[in-house]
Amino acid sequence: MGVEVRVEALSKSFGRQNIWHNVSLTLPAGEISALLGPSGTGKSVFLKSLIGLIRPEGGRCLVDGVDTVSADEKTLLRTRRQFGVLFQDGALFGSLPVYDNVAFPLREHTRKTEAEIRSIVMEKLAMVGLVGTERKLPGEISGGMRKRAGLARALVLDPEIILCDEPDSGLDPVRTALLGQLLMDLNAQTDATILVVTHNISLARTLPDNLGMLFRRELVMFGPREVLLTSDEPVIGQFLNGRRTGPIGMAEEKDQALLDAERHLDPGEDEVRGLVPQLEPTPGLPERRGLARHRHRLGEGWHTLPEHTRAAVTAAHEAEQAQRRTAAAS
Ligand SMILES: Nc1ncnc2c1ncn2[C@@H]1O[C@H](COP(=O)(O)OP(=O)(O)OP(=O)(O)O)[C@@H](O)[C@H]1O
Repeated sequence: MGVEVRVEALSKSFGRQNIWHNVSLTLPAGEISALLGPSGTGKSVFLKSLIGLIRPEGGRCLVDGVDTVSADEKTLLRTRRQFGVLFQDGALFGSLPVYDNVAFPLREHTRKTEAEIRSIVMEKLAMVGLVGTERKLPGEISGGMRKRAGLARALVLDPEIILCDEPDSGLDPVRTALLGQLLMDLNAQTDATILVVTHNISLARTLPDNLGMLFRRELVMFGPREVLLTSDEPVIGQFLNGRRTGPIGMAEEKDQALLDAERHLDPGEDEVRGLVPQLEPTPGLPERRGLARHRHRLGEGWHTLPEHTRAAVTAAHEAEQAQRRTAAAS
Protein backbone atom coordinates (compact mmCIF):
# COMPACT_ATOMS: atom_id res chain seq x y z
CA MET A 1 0.00 0.00 0.00
CA GLY A 2 1.13 3.56 -0.65
CA VAL A 3 2.47 5.70 2.12
CA GLU A 4 0.76 8.72 3.64
CA VAL A 5 2.66 12.02 3.61
CA ARG A 6 1.59 14.38 6.39
CA VAL A 7 2.66 18.01 6.16
CA GLU A 8 2.13 20.16 9.23
CA ALA A 9 2.51 23.96 9.36
CA LEU A 10 5.38 24.07 6.86
CA SER A 11 7.00 27.47 6.20
CA LYS A 12 9.81 28.38 3.84
CA SER A 13 11.67 31.61 3.18
CA PHE A 14 14.80 32.38 1.18
CA GLY A 15 16.45 35.20 3.06
CA ARG A 16 13.73 37.83 3.50
CA GLN A 17 11.52 36.38 0.76
CA ASN A 18 8.77 34.26 2.28
CA ILE A 19 7.68 31.62 -0.26
CA TRP A 20 4.76 30.16 1.73
CA HIS A 21 3.84 29.74 5.36
CA ASN A 22 1.79 27.46 7.54
CA VAL A 23 1.10 24.89 4.82
CA SER A 24 -0.65 21.81 6.20
CA LEU A 25 -2.02 18.94 4.14
CA THR A 26 -2.09 15.16 4.03
CA LEU A 27 -1.44 13.20 0.86
CA PRO A 28 -3.64 10.19 1.58
CA ALA A 29 -1.93 6.82 1.08
CA GLY A 30 -2.34 5.46 -2.42
CA GLU A 31 -4.37 8.41 -3.72
CA ILE A 32 -3.45 10.81 -6.50
CA SER A 33 -3.21 14.47 -5.52
CA ALA A 34 -2.42 17.56 -7.57
CA LEU A 35 -0.95 20.86 -6.48
CA LEU A 36 -1.90 23.90 -8.53
CA GLY A 37 -0.91 27.51 -8.33
CA PRO A 38 0.28 30.41 -10.45
CA SER A 39 3.90 30.46 -11.58
CA GLY A 40 6.39 31.29 -8.87
CA THR A 41 4.14 30.41 -5.92
CA GLY A 42 6.63 27.82 -4.72
CA LYS A 43 5.24 24.51 -5.94
CA SER A 44 8.66 23.16 -6.90
CA VAL A 45 10.06 24.40 -3.59
CA PHE A 46 7.25 22.48 -1.87
CA LEU A 47 8.09 19.20 -3.66
CA LYS A 48 11.77 19.59 -2.86
CA SER A 49 10.87 20.29 0.78
CA LEU A 50 9.00 16.98 1.04
CA ILE A 51 12.16 15.02 0.25
CA GLY A 52 14.46 17.24 2.30
CA LEU A 53 16.33 18.73 -0.68
CA ILE A 54 15.18 22.10 0.62
CA ARG A 55 14.88 22.59 4.36
CA PRO A 56 11.88 24.65 5.51
CA GLU A 57 12.51 26.70 8.64
CA GLY A 58 9.30 25.64 10.34
CA GLY A 59 6.88 22.72 10.44
CA ARG A 60 7.08 18.97 9.86
CA CYS A 61 6.71 16.54 6.98
CA LEU A 62 6.05 13.01 8.21
CA VAL A 63 6.72 10.02 5.96
CA ASP A 64 6.52 6.61 7.65
CA GLY A 65 7.42 8.15 11.01
CA VAL A 66 10.36 10.17 9.64
CA ASP A 67 10.20 13.97 9.68
CA THR A 68 12.03 14.94 6.48
CA VAL A 69 12.33 18.53 7.71
CA SER A 70 14.50 17.67 10.68
CA ALA A 71 15.94 14.23 9.78
CA ASP A 72 19.72 13.78 9.54
CA GLU A 73 21.24 13.11 6.10
CA LYS A 74 21.55 9.34 6.65
CA THR A 75 17.88 8.94 7.58
CA LEU A 76 16.90 11.23 4.72
CA LEU A 77 18.78 9.13 2.18
CA ARG A 78 16.87 6.05 3.37
CA THR A 79 13.51 7.83 3.26
CA ARG A 80 14.24 9.30 -0.18
CA ARG A 81 14.37 5.77 -1.59
CA GLN A 82 10.63 5.53 -0.98
CA PHE A 83 10.20 8.42 -3.43
CA GLY A 84 10.38 8.54 -7.19
CA VAL A 85 10.78 12.12 -8.34
CA LEU A 86 10.29 13.59 -11.77
CA PHE A 87 11.87 17.04 -11.65
CA GLN A 88 10.61 19.86 -13.82
CA ASP A 89 13.48 19.67 -16.32
CA GLY A 90 13.78 15.89 -16.23
CA ALA A 91 17.17 16.34 -14.46
CA LEU A 92 18.96 13.83 -16.69
CA PHE A 93 22.75 13.54 -16.81
CA GLY A 94 23.63 15.18 -20.11
CA SER A 95 26.65 12.99 -20.82
CA LEU A 96 24.87 9.66 -20.21
CA PRO A 97 22.70 7.90 -22.79
CA VAL A 98 19.00 7.49 -21.94
CA TYR A 99 19.55 3.83 -20.98
CA ASP A 100 22.24 4.66 -18.42
CA ASN A 101 20.24 7.57 -17.06
CA VAL A 102 17.29 5.28 -16.37
CA ALA A 103 19.56 2.52 -15.02
CA PHE A 104 21.37 4.94 -12.73
CA PRO A 105 19.25 4.53 -9.51
CA LEU A 106 19.35 0.73 -9.90
CA ARG A 107 23.15 0.70 -10.19
CA GLU A 108 23.47 3.19 -7.36
CA HIS A 109 21.02 1.74 -4.85
CA THR A 110 20.64 -1.98 -5.59
CA ARG A 111 22.85 -5.02 -6.17
CA LYS A 112 20.95 -6.17 -9.23
CA THR A 113 22.84 -7.81 -12.09
CA GLU A 114 23.13 -6.01 -15.44
CA ALA A 115 20.66 -8.54 -16.90
CA GLU A 116 18.09 -7.71 -14.20
CA ILE A 117 18.74 -4.00 -14.68
CA ARG A 118 18.25 -4.34 -18.41
CA SER A 119 14.89 -6.00 -17.98
CA ILE A 120 13.64 -3.28 -15.58
CA VAL A 121 14.99 -0.40 -17.71
CA MET A 122 13.43 -1.77 -20.89
CA GLU A 123 10.10 -2.35 -19.11
CA LYS A 124 10.00 1.27 -17.88
CA LEU A 125 11.15 2.66 -21.24
CA ALA A 126 8.36 0.70 -22.92
CA MET A 127 5.90 2.06 -20.37
CA VAL A 128 6.73 5.66 -21.35
CA GLY A 129 7.04 4.90 -25.07
CA LEU A 130 10.79 5.39 -25.39
CA VAL A 131 12.03 2.04 -26.68
CA GLY A 132 14.58 2.76 -29.39
CA THR A 133 16.10 5.81 -27.70
CA GLU A 134 18.37 3.87 -25.31
CA ARG A 135 21.64 4.95 -26.93
CA LYS A 136 20.67 8.58 -27.48
CA LEU A 137 22.01 11.38 -25.31
CA PRO A 138 19.46 13.67 -23.58
CA GLY A 139 20.56 16.50 -25.91
CA GLU A 140 19.59 14.38 -28.94
CA ILE A 141 15.94 13.83 -27.96
CA SER A 142 13.03 16.26 -27.64
CA GLY A 143 12.03 18.03 -24.42
CA GLY A 144 8.94 15.85 -24.09
CA MET A 145 11.05 12.71 -24.54
CA ARG A 146 13.45 13.91 -21.85
CA LYS A 147 10.46 14.32 -19.56
CA ARG A 148 9.33 10.79 -20.22
CA ALA A 149 12.87 9.46 -19.71
CA GLY A 150 12.87 11.30 -16.36
CA LEU A 151 9.60 9.59 -15.48
CA ALA A 152 11.02 6.17 -16.42
CA ARG A 153 13.98 6.86 -14.15
CA ALA A 154 11.66 7.94 -11.32
CA LEU A 155 9.88 4.59 -11.55
CA VAL A 156 12.74 2.07 -11.65
CA LEU A 157 12.94 1.56 -7.88
CA ASP A 158 9.17 0.94 -7.65
CA PRO A 159 8.60 3.96 -5.39
CA GLU A 160 5.79 4.10 -2.86
CA ILE A 161 5.47 7.86 -3.37
CA ILE A 162 5.77 9.51 -6.78
CA LEU A 163 6.30 13.27 -7.11
CA CYS A 164 5.94 14.77 -10.58
CA ASP A 165 6.81 18.40 -11.19
CA GLU A 166 4.87 19.56 -14.25
CA PRO A 167 5.03 16.23 -16.08
CA ASP A 168 2.99 17.76 -18.92
CA SER A 169 5.18 20.76 -19.69
CA GLY A 170 6.68 20.44 -23.15
CA LEU A 171 4.25 17.68 -24.13
CA ASP A 172 1.64 17.96 -26.88
CA PRO A 173 -2.04 17.56 -25.85
CA VAL A 174 -2.23 13.93 -26.95
CA ARG A 175 0.90 12.93 -25.04
CA THR A 176 -0.34 14.89 -22.01
CA ALA A 177 -3.57 12.87 -22.07
CA LEU A 178 -1.56 9.64 -22.44
CA LEU A 179 0.67 10.66 -19.56
CA GLY A 180 -2.39 11.26 -17.36
CA GLN A 181 -3.58 7.77 -18.24
CA LEU A 182 -0.12 6.38 -17.51
CA LEU A 183 -0.12 7.87 -14.01
CA MET A 184 -3.65 6.59 -13.41
CA ASP A 185 -2.67 3.08 -14.55
CA LEU A 186 0.47 3.19 -12.44
CA ASN A 187 -1.61 4.04 -9.41
CA ALA A 188 -3.98 1.14 -10.11
CA GLN A 189 -1.06 -1.27 -10.48
CA THR A 190 1.08 -0.14 -7.54
CA ASP A 191 -1.19 1.78 -5.13
CA ALA A 192 1.59 4.40 -4.95
CA THR A 193 0.82 7.79 -3.43
CA ILE A 194 1.17 10.33 -6.23
CA LEU A 195 1.54 14.11 -6.13
CA VAL A 196 1.53 16.01 -9.41
CA VAL A 197 2.32 19.69 -9.80
CA THR A 198 0.62 20.95 -12.92
CA HIS A 199 -0.66 23.96 -14.82
CA ASN A 200 -2.69 21.74 -17.10
CA ILE A 201 -6.37 22.37 -16.40
CA SER A 202 -7.63 19.23 -18.06
CA LEU A 203 -5.16 17.04 -16.16
CA ALA A 204 -6.07 18.83 -12.91
CA ARG A 205 -9.75 18.18 -13.44
CA THR A 206 -9.59 14.56 -14.51
CA LEU A 207 -6.56 12.89 -12.87
CA PRO A 208 -6.35 13.55 -9.13
CA ASP A 209 -8.48 12.38 -6.22
CA ASN A 210 -7.42 15.48 -4.28
CA LEU A 211 -6.54 19.01 -5.32
CA GLY A 212 -4.68 21.82 -3.62
CA MET A 213 -3.83 25.36 -4.57
CA LEU A 214 -0.99 27.64 -3.49
CA PHE A 215 -1.63 31.37 -3.81
CA ARG A 216 -0.39 34.47 -2.02
CA ARG A 217 2.08 32.48 0.04
CA GLU A 218 -0.61 30.22 1.44
CA LEU A 219 -2.33 26.97 0.71
CA VAL A 220 -5.75 28.33 -0.26
CA MET A 221 -7.42 24.93 -0.16
CA PHE A 222 -6.55 21.27 -0.18
CA GLY A 223 -9.13 18.54 -0.29
CA PRO A 224 -11.11 16.00 -2.30
CA ARG A 225 -11.61 16.81 -6.00
CA GLU A 226 -15.33 16.69 -5.34
CA VAL A 227 -15.01 19.75 -3.08
CA LEU A 228 -12.53 21.78 -5.13
CA LEU A 229 -14.15 21.20 -8.51
CA THR A 230 -17.44 22.49 -7.11
CA SER A 231 -15.86 25.27 -5.04
CA ASP A 232 -17.04 28.89 -5.11
CA GLU A 233 -13.57 30.12 -4.11
CA PRO A 234 -12.72 32.73 -6.81
CA VAL A 235 -9.06 31.84 -7.16
CA ILE A 236 -9.87 28.14 -7.67
CA GLY A 237 -12.56 28.91 -10.27
CA GLN A 238 -10.26 31.29 -12.14
CA PHE A 239 -7.39 28.84 -12.27
CA LEU A 240 -9.47 25.82 -13.27
CA ASN A 241 -10.98 27.82 -16.13
CA GLY A 242 -7.85 29.68 -17.20
CA ARG A 243 -9.79 32.93 -16.87
CA ARG A 244 -8.20 36.38 -17.19
CA THR A 245 -10.68 37.81 -14.69
CA GLY A 246 -10.20 37.03 -11.03
CA PRO A 247 -7.67 37.47 -8.25
CA ILE A 248 -4.70 36.06 -10.22
CA GLY A 249 -2.85 38.53 -12.43
CA MET A 250 0.37 38.47 -14.43
CA ALA A 251 2.30 39.56 -11.34
CA GLU A 252 0.37 36.96 -9.31
CA GLU A 253 -1.83 39.43 -7.45
CA LYS A 254 -4.07 42.13 -8.87
CA ASP A 255 -4.89 45.25 -6.96
CA GLN A 256 -8.42 45.88 -5.73
CA ALA A 257 -9.17 48.62 -8.32
CA LEU A 258 -8.53 46.19 -11.18
CA LEU A 259 -10.65 43.53 -9.52
CA ASP A 260 -13.54 45.99 -9.05
CA ALA A 261 -13.30 47.06 -12.71
CA GLU A 262 -13.62 43.44 -13.82
CA ARG A 263 -16.79 42.74 -11.87
CA HIS A 264 -19.09 43.42 -14.85
CA LEU A 265 -17.16 41.22 -17.27
CA ASP A 266 -18.75 38.00 -18.42
CA PRO A 267 -16.59 35.15 -17.19
CA GLY A 268 -16.94 33.48 -20.59
CA GLU A 269 -19.17 30.95 -22.26
CA ASP A 270 -16.75 28.08 -22.16
CA GLU A 271 -16.69 27.94 -18.37
CA VAL A 272 -16.65 24.40 -17.10
CA ARG A 273 -18.02 23.98 -13.63
CA GLY A 274 -18.72 21.01 -11.51
CA LEU A 275 -17.65 17.48 -11.25
CA VAL A 276 -16.33 16.22 -14.57
CA PRO A 277 -15.79 12.45 -14.72
CA GLN A 278 -12.43 11.23 -13.44
CA LEU A 279 -10.06 9.17 -15.57
CA GLU A 280 -10.29 5.44 -14.99
CA PRO A 281 -7.56 2.82 -15.21
CA THR A 282 -7.24 1.06 -18.57
CA PRO A 283 -9.69 -1.89 -18.73
CA GLY A 284 -8.13 -5.07 -17.42
CA LEU A 285 -6.11 -3.37 -14.71
CA PRO A 286 -6.99 -3.82 -11.02
CA GLU A 287 -9.51 -1.47 -9.42
CA ARG A 288 -7.83 1.40 -7.60
CA ARG A 289 -7.58 0.76 -3.89
CA GLY A 290 -6.83 4.46 -3.39
CA LEU A 291 -10.15 5.38 -5.01
CA ALA A 292 -12.05 3.00 -2.72
CA ARG A 293 -10.41 4.60 0.31
CA HIS A 294 -11.07 8.08 -1.10
CA ARG A 295 -14.78 7.34 -1.52
CA HIS A 296 -14.95 5.81 1.93
CA ARG A 297 -13.40 8.94 3.43
CA LEU A 298 -15.78 11.16 1.49
CA GLY A 299 -18.70 9.12 2.82
CA GLU A 300 -17.46 9.45 6.38
CA GLY A 301 -17.31 13.24 6.09
CA TRP A 302 -20.47 13.47 3.96
CA HIS A 303 -22.37 15.75 6.34
CA THR A 304 -19.50 18.21 6.54
CA LEU A 305 -19.46 18.71 2.75
CA PRO A 306 -21.10 21.82 1.27
CA GLU A 307 -24.65 21.27 0.02
CA HIS A 308 -23.74 21.90 -3.65
CA THR A 309 -20.84 19.42 -3.41
CA ARG A 310 -23.16 16.72 -2.11
CA ALA A 311 -25.64 17.45 -4.90
CA ALA A 312 -22.87 17.23 -7.53
CA VAL A 313 -21.52 13.94 -6.12
CA THR A 314 -25.02 12.44 -6.03
CA ALA A 315 -25.71 13.54 -9.62
CA ALA A 316 -22.35 12.15 -10.80
CA HIS A 317 -23.06 8.86 -9.02
CA GLU A 318 -26.49 8.58 -10.64
CA ALA A 319 -25.04 9.35 -14.08
CA GLU A 320 -22.40 6.64 -13.55
CA GLN A 321 -25.06 4.10 -12.52
CA ALA A 322 -27.20 4.97 -15.54
CA GLN A 323 -24.21 4.56 -17.84
CA ARG A 324 -23.47 1.14 -16.32
CA ARG A 325 -27.08 0.03 -16.84
CA THR A 326 -26.96 1.17 -20.47
CA ALA A 327 -23.65 -0.63 -21.02
CA ALA A 328 -25.00 -3.82 -19.39
CA ALA A 329 -28.16 -3.74 -21.52
CA SER A 330 -26.33 -3.32 -24.84
N1 LIG B 1 17.29 27.73 -4.05
C1 LIG B 1 16.62 28.88 -4.10
N2 LIG B 1 17.15 30.02 -3.58
C2 LIG B 1 16.46 31.19 -3.59
N3 LIG B 1 15.23 31.33 -4.11
C3 LIG B 1 14.66 30.24 -4.65
C4 LIG B 1 15.31 28.97 -4.68
N4 LIG B 1 14.49 28.07 -5.26
C5 LIG B 1 13.37 28.75 -5.59
N5 LIG B 1 13.47 30.05 -5.23
C6 LIG B 1 12.42 31.07 -5.39
O1 LIG B 1 11.21 30.56 -4.86
C7 LIG B 1 10.09 31.02 -5.62
C8 LIG B 1 9.20 29.86 -5.99
O2 LIG B 1 9.86 29.09 -6.98
P1 LIG B 1 9.26 27.71 -7.55
O3 LIG B 1 10.17 27.26 -8.64
O4 LIG B 1 9.01 26.78 -6.43
O5 LIG B 1 7.84 28.20 -8.13
P2 LIG B 1 6.78 27.35 -8.94
O6 LIG B 1 5.46 27.61 -8.29
O7 LIG B 1 7.21 25.94 -9.06
O8 LIG B 1 6.81 28.09 -10.35
P3 LIG B 1 6.50 27.56 -11.85
O9 LIG B 1 5.05 27.19 -11.87
O10 LIG B 1 6.79 28.77 -12.69
O11 LIG B 1 7.43 26.42 -12.11
C9 LIG B 1 10.68 31.80 -6.80
O12 LIG B 1 10.61 33.17 -6.48
C10 LIG B 1 12.11 31.34 -6.87
O13 LIG B 1 12.93 32.36 -7.37
